[in-house]
Amino acid sequence: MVGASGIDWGQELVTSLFWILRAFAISSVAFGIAAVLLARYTRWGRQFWRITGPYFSGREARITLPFVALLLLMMVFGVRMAVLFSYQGNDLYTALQNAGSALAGGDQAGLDAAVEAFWNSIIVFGVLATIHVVRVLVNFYISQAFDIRWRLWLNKHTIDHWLEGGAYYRNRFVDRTIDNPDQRIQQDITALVQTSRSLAIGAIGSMVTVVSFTMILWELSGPLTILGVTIPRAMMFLVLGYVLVTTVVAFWIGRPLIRLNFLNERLSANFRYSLVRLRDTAENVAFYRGEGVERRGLLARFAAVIRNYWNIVFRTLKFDGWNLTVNQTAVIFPIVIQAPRFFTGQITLGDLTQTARAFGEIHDSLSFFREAYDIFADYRASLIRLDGLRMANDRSRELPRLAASATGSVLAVRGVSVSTPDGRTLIEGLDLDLEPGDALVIKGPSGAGKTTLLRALARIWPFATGEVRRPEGEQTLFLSQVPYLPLGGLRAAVAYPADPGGIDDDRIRAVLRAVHLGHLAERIEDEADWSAVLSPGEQQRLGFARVLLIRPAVVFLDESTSAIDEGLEFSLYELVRSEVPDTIVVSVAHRSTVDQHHTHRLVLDGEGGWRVEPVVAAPR
Ligand SMILES: Nc1ncnc2c1ncn2[C@@H]1O[C@H](COP(=O)(O)OP(=O)(O)OP(=O)(O)O)[C@@H](O)[C@H]1O
Repeated sequence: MVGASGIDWGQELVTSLFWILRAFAISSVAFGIAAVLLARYTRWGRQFWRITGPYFSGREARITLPFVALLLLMMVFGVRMAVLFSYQGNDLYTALQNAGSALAGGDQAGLDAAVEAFWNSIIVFGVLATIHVVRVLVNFYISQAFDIRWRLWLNKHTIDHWLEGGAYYRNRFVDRTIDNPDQRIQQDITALVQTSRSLAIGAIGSMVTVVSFTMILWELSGPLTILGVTIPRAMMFLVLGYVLVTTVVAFWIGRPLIRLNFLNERLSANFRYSLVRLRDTAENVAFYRGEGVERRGLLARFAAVIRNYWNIVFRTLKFDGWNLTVNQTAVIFPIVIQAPRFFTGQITLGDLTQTARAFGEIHDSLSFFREAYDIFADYRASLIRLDGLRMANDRSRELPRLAASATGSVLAVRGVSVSTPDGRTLIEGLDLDLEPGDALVIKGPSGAGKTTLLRALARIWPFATGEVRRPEGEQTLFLSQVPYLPLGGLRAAVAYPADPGGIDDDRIRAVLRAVHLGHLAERIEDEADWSAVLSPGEQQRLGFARVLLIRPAVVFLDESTSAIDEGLEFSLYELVRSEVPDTIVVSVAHRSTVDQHHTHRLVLDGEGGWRVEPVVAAPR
């Protein structure tokens, strides 16, 4: 079954298969080379590689690369389908034109042949359309599966990188403070994955389309004489010249969008964060009746978003205005150029429509780069943010921290000096030795560096030197003034940071009762935002429950009884000292009633000086 376009539809399955394989092989090689060059020689390529390189080169590559190959294969398949549709269209319109001519000339045999050719082209269309629908759906599925797998990997990788070595906390000490890591992790990863795939496959697909349809256009184009100069195959050169010039102009117009999109994300995230912060501190604000201040702050942040957004609108008007004009002109351009050859009978109606289609395909494909520029602008902003987070993580891990070694059950501090970020010395050359059962209370005026000393011993404070020896992992527990309560069930909140799975429910209930939280004992299954539900005093009692449950070798208690009355404070400390008598207790407390539960007192003067003295038990 040979159509008017000269294509043999009976043979086409085999021909197309070979075409697809050849085009796939060539585009895979071209894709690989382009990827390596971009990753090496462009700034954004290097950023991309730092963020997600191991996904394409490490162990993951065994699955990732075949996946990429499959996406490329589907893309080549799609281009071939477009080529076949263009030939089918040519057959259809040529059959209609022939039917018209046969009717006008009274040629019955010609009419019969044209009608048969018409119905043949309709059958071909039916087959092509069915394959097309299946291909589009399968392609969608594969693309989404690819994205989901990549997102899973990148999300895990980025979260690990952020948490490792306390980077999520120590980021704040790196010069350029990283704003909104939540946005970077949640939003930018999704954007990076989806846009990388669509841009990469889109770009290579455009190139394959351009090459395929250039061959068709080459066959269909004729010479054109402009101002006495005859250009052979004019259509070809016209489309290339047209797209090149319009693309350069579009890049020039669209360039500021990169920075504007980056700003848009940052300003929106700042606005969102201020809303979240108001929600989290709602009670405090409500007590102060601070709605006026909050309202002004929120509206000012939103105004900044809108100011920047207007800039995006104006820039997009120019960018889209240019693109739309270029696209509209491109619709009529090939028909105007080819019409004289049709009128003189050099080409058929089918050739004319196929030319317009080929021109359109080439134009659209080359325009991909022009039109994707604002998407690319967004994409670059995501790359910059994710890479910025990674760099800040790495730099915060390089910040100094106290030297440390693990011990079984003692706490030894050697020559520890602590200062503030601006270099003010708080503690100079501290030496301490605490054995199981010892208890030390740290005293000193406000701002003397008591909490900062605990930060240094926890090895999260970068402005400290010296060495600490203490038990590892959960064997050393730090409790801040208001203990952190994770979202979720009460059981996990009591056991934090231990895994609640391994702890018997009865034990959890027993420790809750022991710290006077009996009313919560039956609610350990309940899920809630416990830090908003429990009073500060209840939260502090929950902290003590944690000590009884985890039974650490060393526990640091920073103002852990500041929200409870002295009677309860006495009973909680007594409980700790009797239930876990071997645990070394280090407390920070202003209240002198705490001292009696300790064996030693460390007094800081806030200017480097310190002294350790025994606590003399007062007669009870
Ligand atoms: N992140 C930080 N950036 C800059 N300075 C800080 C930071 N954290 C603490 N400081 C400063 O370090 C000094 C010691 O603070 P720290 O919180 O350790 O005092 P403290 O003795 O625990 O005080 P208080 O008894 O009031 O709780 C203070 O002057 C404080 O302003």
